[in-house]
Amino acid sequence: MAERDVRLHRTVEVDNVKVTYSSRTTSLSQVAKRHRIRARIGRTFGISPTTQVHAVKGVSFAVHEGEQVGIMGQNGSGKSTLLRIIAGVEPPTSGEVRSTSTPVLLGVNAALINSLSGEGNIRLGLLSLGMSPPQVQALMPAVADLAGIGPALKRPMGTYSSGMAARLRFAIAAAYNPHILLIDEALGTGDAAFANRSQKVIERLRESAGTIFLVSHAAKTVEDTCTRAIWLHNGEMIADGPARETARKYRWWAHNIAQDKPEVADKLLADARAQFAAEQEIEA
Ligand SMILES: Nc1ncnc2c1ncn2[C@@H]1O[C@H](COP(=O)(O)OP(=O)(O)OP(=O)(O)O)[C@@H](O)[C@H]1O
Repeated sequence: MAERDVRLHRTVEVDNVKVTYSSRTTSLSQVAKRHRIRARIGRTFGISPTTQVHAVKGVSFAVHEGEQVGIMGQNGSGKSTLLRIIAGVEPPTSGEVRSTSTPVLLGVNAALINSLSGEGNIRLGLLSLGMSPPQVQALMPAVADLAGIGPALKRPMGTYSSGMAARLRFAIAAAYNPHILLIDEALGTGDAAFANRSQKVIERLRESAGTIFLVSHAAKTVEDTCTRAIWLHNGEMIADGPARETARKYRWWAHNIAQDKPEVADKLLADARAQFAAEQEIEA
């Protein structure tokens, strides 16, 4: 029954999303062959050539109400980029994300202003998330309390340390109770006391959110807390399925990489990729 409900309500559709960044490089071998002469001349004059990074390479999937989706993959595999695209904080190079309500990336969405005080930014952040002025007024003390930055709340945000600013953003997003919640574990939010308090808030949000995405380096966390998992590798989807089965596949691959057994790891990656392609074909 729960399975059928999940299938009925699509909350997020990611449709052939590609993200390409241009970045400066000091290595000529990373520059496309046809541009190498120009790059060499530029380098002689102290100008670094540019290279293209394909962070996400045509990723598509749909997520439903009630699903908790873990996104796993090694460093640089595109997890955080994909999450930012789903949150709408940056546009994809091509492709599209459709969602039934605003997905909130915990601690990142609120566009804050440095010259405004912390308090002013809470007000602005909550209004920009669609709350009414009376709702903002009612929530203000709780958000201020969660941010836990004391008298600094009256000072311009531009004077905050990066940890204080992160706490403010986190507290604003947490007050919103988003229906589609995105959590990137890499975005640590400060000292141990705050981590403890924020963990409790995350638990509460997890209980009330309809759909959750969690980016984690720890496959065990994904296995324990998610219903579904996606394995990204170099911007490409390698597997998408039940959390336990998919996380185990990824862990076994990562274990072989750590054990310096690249041939075994390559075979596991190829097998997972082939199985995913076959599943996609059946679905199509
Ligand atoms: N703004 C940017 N400009 C250039 N390259 C970028 C930018 N942001 C990300 N990248 C590159 O895109 C690729 C994917 O990065 P991303 O941060 O999404 O990976 P990740 O899987 O979240 O990594 P990690 O586990 O280390 O956090 C990497 O090669 C990264 O260097």
